[in-house]
Amino acid sequence: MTALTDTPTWQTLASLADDVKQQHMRDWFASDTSRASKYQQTACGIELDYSKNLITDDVLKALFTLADESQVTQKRAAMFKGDIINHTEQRAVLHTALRNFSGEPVYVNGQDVMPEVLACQDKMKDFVASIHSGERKGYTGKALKQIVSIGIGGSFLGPKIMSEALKPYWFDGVKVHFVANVDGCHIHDVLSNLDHEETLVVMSSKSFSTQETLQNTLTAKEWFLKAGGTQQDIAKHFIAVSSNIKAATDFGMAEDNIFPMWDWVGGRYSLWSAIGLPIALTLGYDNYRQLLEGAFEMDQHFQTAPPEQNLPILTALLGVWYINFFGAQSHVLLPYYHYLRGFPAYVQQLDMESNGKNISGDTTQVDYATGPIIWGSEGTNGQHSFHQLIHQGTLLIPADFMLPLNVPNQDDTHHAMLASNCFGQTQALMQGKTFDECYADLEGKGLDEAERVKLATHKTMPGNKPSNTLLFEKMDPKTLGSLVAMYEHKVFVQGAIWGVNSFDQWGVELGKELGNQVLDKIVNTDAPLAFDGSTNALIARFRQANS
Ligand SMILES: O=P(O)(O)OC[C@H]1O[C@H](O)[C@H](O)[C@@H](O)[C@@H]1O
Repeated sequence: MTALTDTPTWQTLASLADDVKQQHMRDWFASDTSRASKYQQTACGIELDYSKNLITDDVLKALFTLADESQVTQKRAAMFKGDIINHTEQRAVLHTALRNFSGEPVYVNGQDVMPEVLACQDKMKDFVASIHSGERKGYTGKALKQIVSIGIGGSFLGPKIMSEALKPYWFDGVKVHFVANVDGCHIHDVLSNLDHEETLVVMSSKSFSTQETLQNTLTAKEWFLKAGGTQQDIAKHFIAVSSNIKAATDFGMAEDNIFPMWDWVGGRYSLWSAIGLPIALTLGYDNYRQLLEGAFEMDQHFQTAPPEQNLPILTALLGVWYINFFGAQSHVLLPYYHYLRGFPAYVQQLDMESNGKNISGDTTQVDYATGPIIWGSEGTNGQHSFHQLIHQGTLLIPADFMLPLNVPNQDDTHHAMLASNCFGQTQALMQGKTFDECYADLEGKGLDEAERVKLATHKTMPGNKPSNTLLFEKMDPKTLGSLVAMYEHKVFVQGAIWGVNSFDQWGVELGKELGNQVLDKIVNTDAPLAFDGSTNALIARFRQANS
């Protein structure tokens, strides 16, 4: 098989990139008044303007060919039908089954998983209703109004960030607190303000073996017992979400208090499973279901829309274009909506844990770049800090700007300013400011010629910096579900093109393993140290400080 970088399509793209680098988007907009309408697509409540990208029709055509030759369509079908595409862990990849409202079965190894999925959703619905109505009570008869959600990675980011993003939809009457870090400051801060009699702990761990989550749950249990609860009362105050039922019952969870999940749901795709229970507790089950429905709608769009109209495919190909042909190493996400401020951190795990890989197929070391660094934060804040580097630094950083057209508690002045900043930034990135414009601005400012040239040189903005703009009518649960699924599928398409396994995470696993080995040496202070010199010295220093 021809290596990806040796294919004629890859070569064509490389030569198109050389051409495009000599051109400026400013001129394209000036010469083609239809550019904005030509390069925009709407689906599932998401309006994507991708006209401010370094693309031409020829570039898009070659990118679609690349997707075609990489068998994106076939790989997509394999995922949706439950094939074992996570080939290093021998697992299907079926987060899409968790939001499958088609009524169709989904088979894993010949067994339809949908009955179990639907049963779990019913259990979640009943559970949320029993908490919200106050029917389910703590051991002293108080309603459970404080929920402590303990989990890390995908068992934390999805629940926390999606709950935060949907603040206008929160159920009034319960408060959900999220704890992830094993740093004791986090759990102690949260628990210190709570009344144990009205606290419910939701422990979320797919594997039920993650050190941080186990320890935080033990700490919460100790706190509960110390505050007056007994071992018997635990069942009323502690529940778990896990695919490892045995480990959860061994830990002391009552079997009835365990919500199942399955090994075919990856951690970073798990918010659609019972790992999303804290979201449902925050919003009410009906709103949580809307989130799932939005994702389902995007699943259908992804499977049926032609590539030219397909949001995940388009955004994925634009990413590949910059990563592989322009040397872009990062991608910035800029939600212009305060409640969506955690979204970059969510996509960071989704993308970097999925496509942070260097092996293609079975054993081939890739000779091209794969997943980018994902970063970003809410607008307009970033404009007053890191945007400078995007405007005038030497790195090319493609950006996704996001803006809801309507926001809750709408104050027109604030919202108009927010929108104008968002649009103004995309404009500045695209058009830049030429030396001549800067030079002209400095006329009559009392500068001598050398000073004027110097200042105009420093003020010159190259422009030609690519961005997508995503608009939403409003950021409701359904649109958010579609947005998350859009990024999931974008990451999938990129992984398919690069040939990597987007669904394992061996680097993270190694970190967990080594962390436990080091912990053993920290706890057993007399144990001989046989790691590398640096690690030994660090452990010794820690032992000394804590002796
Ligand atoms: O849910 P758990 O089994 O506790 O795993 C929590 C997290 O662990 C690791 O960091 C994985 O890389 C994540 O994908 C996962 O979400």
